[in-house]
Amino acid sequence: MAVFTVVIVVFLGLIGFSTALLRWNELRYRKKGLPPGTMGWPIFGETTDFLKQGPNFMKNQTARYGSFFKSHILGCPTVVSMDPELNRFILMNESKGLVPGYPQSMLDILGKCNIAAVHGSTHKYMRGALLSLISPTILRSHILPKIDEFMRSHLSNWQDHVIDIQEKTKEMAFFSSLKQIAGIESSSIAQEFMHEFFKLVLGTLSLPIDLPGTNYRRAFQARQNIVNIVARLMEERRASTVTEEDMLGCLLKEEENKYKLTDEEIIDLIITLVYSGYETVSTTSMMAVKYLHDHPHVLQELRKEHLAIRENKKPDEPITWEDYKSMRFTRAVIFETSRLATIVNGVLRKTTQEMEINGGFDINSFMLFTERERERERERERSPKIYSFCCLYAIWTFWVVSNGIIANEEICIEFSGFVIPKGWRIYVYTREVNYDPYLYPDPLSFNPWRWMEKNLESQPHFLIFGGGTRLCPGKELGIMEISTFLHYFVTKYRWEEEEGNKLVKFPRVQATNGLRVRVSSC
Ligand code: HEM
Repeated sequence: MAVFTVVIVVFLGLIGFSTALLRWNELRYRKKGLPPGTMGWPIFGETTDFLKQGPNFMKNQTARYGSFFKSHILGCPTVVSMDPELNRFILMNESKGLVPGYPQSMLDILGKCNIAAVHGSTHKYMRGALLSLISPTILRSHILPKIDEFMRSHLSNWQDHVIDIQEKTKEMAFFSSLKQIAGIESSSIAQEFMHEFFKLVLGTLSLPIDLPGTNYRRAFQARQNIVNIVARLMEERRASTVTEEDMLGCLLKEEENKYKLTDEEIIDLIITLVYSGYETVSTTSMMAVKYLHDHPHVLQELRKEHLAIRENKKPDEPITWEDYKSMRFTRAVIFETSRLATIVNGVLRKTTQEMEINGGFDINSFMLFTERERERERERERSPKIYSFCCLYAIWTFWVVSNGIIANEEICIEFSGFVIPKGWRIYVYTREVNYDPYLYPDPLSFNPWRWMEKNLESQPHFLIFGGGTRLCPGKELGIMEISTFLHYFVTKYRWEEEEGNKLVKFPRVQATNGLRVRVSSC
């Protein structure tokens, strides 16, 4: 009996303690004007729920609080924005104090001159320097021929082998960038660079624990080794009388180049170029192969487009700019792949000052926002399952309010303008937009034709490549790489998936044991 009493007392004590802790944490962040939402546990916030439940965490919070809510995830108080109009507003207003909010650990590993670490005029300058390396003229005259040559060699002799597409597309994204940057693809320097680069990538995705043996520490060492490799390449180039026609060559042409960068800036720009295009290009290519395998009628249409390009060419003739521009269906396949797989869940911003988030709205955005909320409200009313959830939620709300945990104004989902404190993160979560049936009818089907009918690419809600002043500068380069990869893959080969492939879609899209396919000649 005594043991039983002790267990009950400990149990009740734990409940009381947990409730007090949660309540204290909510009170800590209680401030008039903040969006509704919960902050979870001190320090950890709601990170575990977010990582465990993934997109469902976001859906549940939206059902409760609307598409603009507060939380505490990945170590920071964060406001999650899932509304397309608000998302655009946030991305368009960097100058009002909504700057990139990537974790400090990532910025440290990528370098202090990395494009995501700089703002204002420095960002404009670094972005200008980067854009000058991948302008449409350079893409056409220098980069497309390099990509074409690279893809031919990378995709040779895959027939009659089991190929891990995930591994091959990662190598492809990495070596293709290195060839464009410094003309190296299979030398020992390229291998050494790759070895260090893979460690650097792991570090940017790990917890910032600077202890021996951690991915974070290894990434710092890898960064230092990469800095040494690039510095060595620059020294060799300066000592040589030959000017190479690649990105490094352009950056070192001091007299002709409008953008004069220091060695440190050049090195960080090169790391930015390799890093930004690595996972995005490789994962989109891998997922395109997956969806094409699962949708033979799409593959047939894609193959038709590429065989028509090859029809008037000799077997080893490269694709031209005009060929690339004619790949309309391929472009649609790439967009549909990025949408359905959601390669990028969203982007992070942080506030440099306390700010009111409805201040800059035009009335149309505001009306769209409230109309969407009303529609969601109507949907909640229609769905009995959600209705019963709402009843439970109302009971919970009554309990919470009567205990004073959350102030009344936080629970009402009425939009009245929110105040975001200085230093808070804003997670511009674009994933849900990809599955919005109003924007993409039958959103879970893989239907590239939807991109051909209307010009969806120029719609304001199209944020697959970000938006505003940070719109992806590598968009055309990335599409060109994936298109060239698909060109040679579908015209040379057929493929069947092996058993045992497993894909996870959150927090990153990846094939946990690789995406193994058996390849045969066409
Ligand atoms: C399918 C391929 C790609 C996708 C889906 C993609 C997506 C994105 C997105 C969503 C952003 C916005 C980040 C933000 O707002 O914080 C971005 C920015 C960026 N991307 Fe890409 N990207 C792709 C390929 C590339 C490639 C090949 C490069 C190489 C040049 C590149 C370089 C960059 C850079 C440097 C930024 C930062 C721009 C800035 O801060 O001004 N991306 N990308």
